[in-house]
Amino acid sequence: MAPMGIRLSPLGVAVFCLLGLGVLYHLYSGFLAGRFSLFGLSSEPGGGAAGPAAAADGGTVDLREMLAVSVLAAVRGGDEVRRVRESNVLHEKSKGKTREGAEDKMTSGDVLSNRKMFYLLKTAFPSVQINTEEHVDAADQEVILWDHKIPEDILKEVTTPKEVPAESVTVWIDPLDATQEYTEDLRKYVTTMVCVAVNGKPVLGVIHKPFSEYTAWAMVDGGSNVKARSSYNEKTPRIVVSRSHSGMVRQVALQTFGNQTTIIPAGGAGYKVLALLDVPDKSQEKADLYIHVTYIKKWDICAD
Ligand SMILES: Nc1ncnc2c1ncn2[C@@H]1O[C@H](COP(=O)(O)O)[C@@H](OP(=O)(O)O)[C@H]1O
Ligand SMILES: [Mg+2]
Ligand SMILES: [Mg+2]
Ligand SMILES: [Mg+2]
Repeated sequence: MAPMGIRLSPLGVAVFCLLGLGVLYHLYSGFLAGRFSLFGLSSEPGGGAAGPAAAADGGTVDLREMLAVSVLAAVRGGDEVRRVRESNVLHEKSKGKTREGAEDKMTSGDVLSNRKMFYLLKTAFPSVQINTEEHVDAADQEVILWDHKIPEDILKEVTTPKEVPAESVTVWIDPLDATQEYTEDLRKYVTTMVCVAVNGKPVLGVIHKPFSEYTAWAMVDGGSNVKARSSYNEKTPRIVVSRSHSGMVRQVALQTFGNQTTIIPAGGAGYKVLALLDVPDKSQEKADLYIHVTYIKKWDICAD
């Protein structure tokens, strides 16, 4: 059941961890499936009020170019996230409550990163549908041109263009993951994320850490700049869990893997997935498993 030993891409491993643990949780808790959702149980509309801008004109997009723009968007969004945090003027607001009653926070960091990320992707790929966690203000448009440069590390791994029909592509943006921790100035947990799905299946993922300026990217069956670790502790795994949306996760983890298990509370879905991989960033803790048992949204896990 554990992800260890599976020869998948690092993203595959991470997604497998989430799915596998979701199934385990379901078996052990006996809760209704609706109690938690991993993929797509949300009826959430595509957040961004720029709304569904489905490709009507047909045509194709090159996924290698999309990856380059996604990395750039995550980095540029991250610059906004860092700038706002360093200004100490966050304009923190609540968007309401989660199903479990936690504050669903939003800050200027989320909004300004969203604007950058959304318009960079939208300008480069006008016919592709983009779903983002935060509202896009159509009155506050920004045309950000992409210079059409594909970074060397991507060209090295992904050696040929990968054309797909534009209408099969959906982009998911999380302009600031771990907003709760961002407001508490726990910077290491914060990431920006982009995921690109083709026919509903995630194929590109980017997770960027603005405060350590580290970026992980991967293309399913294409290549990646990050790898799974060489081994994982299956017997007494170190399990990374949410610190602010934990629900019953501690009980589930201990019940499933025993009392010897180490639980690492951490913020952010992006951060917790990176904890499973071989990431050079010093501020990154390491874990063998990531379990999340409460509700979660596609932009939180799609890139993972
Ligand atoms: N029960 C829940 N309901 C809604 N969103 C949730 C959630 N649990 C986690 N999330 C979202 O998933 C991300 C990771 O959560 P956590 O740090 O608790 O593991 C956060 O994303 P954002 O910060 O992008 O909103 C958080 O809001
Ligand atoms: Mg998130
Ligand atoms: Mg977010
Ligand atoms: Mg949020």
